[in-house]
Amino acid sequence: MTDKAYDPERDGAKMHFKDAMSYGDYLSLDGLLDKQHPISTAHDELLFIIQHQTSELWMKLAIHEMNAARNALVSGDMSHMFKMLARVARIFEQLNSAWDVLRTMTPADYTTFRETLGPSSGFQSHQYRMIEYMLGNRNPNMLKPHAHVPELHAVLAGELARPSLYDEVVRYLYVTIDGPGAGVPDPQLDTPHAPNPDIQAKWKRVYENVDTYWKLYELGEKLVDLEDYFRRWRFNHVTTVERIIGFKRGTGGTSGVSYLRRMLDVELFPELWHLRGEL
Ligand code: HEM
Ligand SMILES: N[C@@H](CC(=O)c1ccccc1NC=O)C(=O)O
Repeated sequence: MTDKAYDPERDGAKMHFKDAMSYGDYLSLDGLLDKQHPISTAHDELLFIIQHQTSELWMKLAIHEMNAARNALVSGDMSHMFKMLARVARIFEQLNSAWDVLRTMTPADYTTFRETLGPSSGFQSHQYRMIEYMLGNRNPNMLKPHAHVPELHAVLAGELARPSLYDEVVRYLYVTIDGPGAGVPDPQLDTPHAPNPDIQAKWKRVYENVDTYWKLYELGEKLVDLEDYFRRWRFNHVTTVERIIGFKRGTGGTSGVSYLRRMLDVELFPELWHLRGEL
């Protein structure tokens, strides 16, 4: 070792961790960095795995934030709720930027290992389904791919048994406008949220009287923002998929791009979008 090399230890940096918690210990990096197992020898398979694993980590955080946001809303803590919803939108923005890395993979690169994926597909992502369920896009048929893992199935089914984040927002909307005796619409527990003209009329009132209903107005715009980012994720996905596999059938068995295009039509908070044409 040369004397010239700067040694941060002299400035107090801790360099020995035999008996203390290090960065890697705290973050469980041993376990994390040991979990990438390409099946083929294809160069791009590691990119594919890391892209999905990092997406799943961000989804884990999104679910954590959305759960806390829903709890904050139920207990009337709007400031914290707004903060968490804003973070969820940012997480989606993060997921959106990540497509730029995956897009560097060409069809030729992907076909070198696509067969090794077997019937596995993002279609079976339980965290993605949880996000959809929490936001109110609830198709119980999407539970089926999880029947072979009873604990996961139970968590998703449990979500379908409670009001979605949007159901709670609608409850808050009605109670804020009409008071505690408000005739709140029933939560749409295990069916995708269908547009409800009555809910739209309530939101319209908010958007036409923003000073009176500022908090609700802010909430409505936060949700539109969130759905905007979510739609961008779907669009980036389908465009990347078309770029890489064209119109081939998906490994998950769906029609592929046609299925994903159909999903572009899903509206999470339809009333908030529809009312805009009425203002
Ligand atoms: C080479 C890149 C990718 C290709 C070719 C691809 C292809 C597809 C296809 C064809 C489907 C339809 C289901 C099927 O039949 O398989 C699908 C669904 C899905 N993929 Fe990907 N995908 C890619 C990357 C990703 C990434 C990076 C994620 C991030 C986690 C992802 C998450 C999903 C999810 C969540 C679904 C279900 C969507 C829904 O049901 O609305 N995919 N993908
Ligand atoms: N459905 C894709 C395969 C795929 O993308 C995939 C396979 C395993 C794990 C995650 C995947 N990502 C998204 O669907 C395909 O048809 O090529």
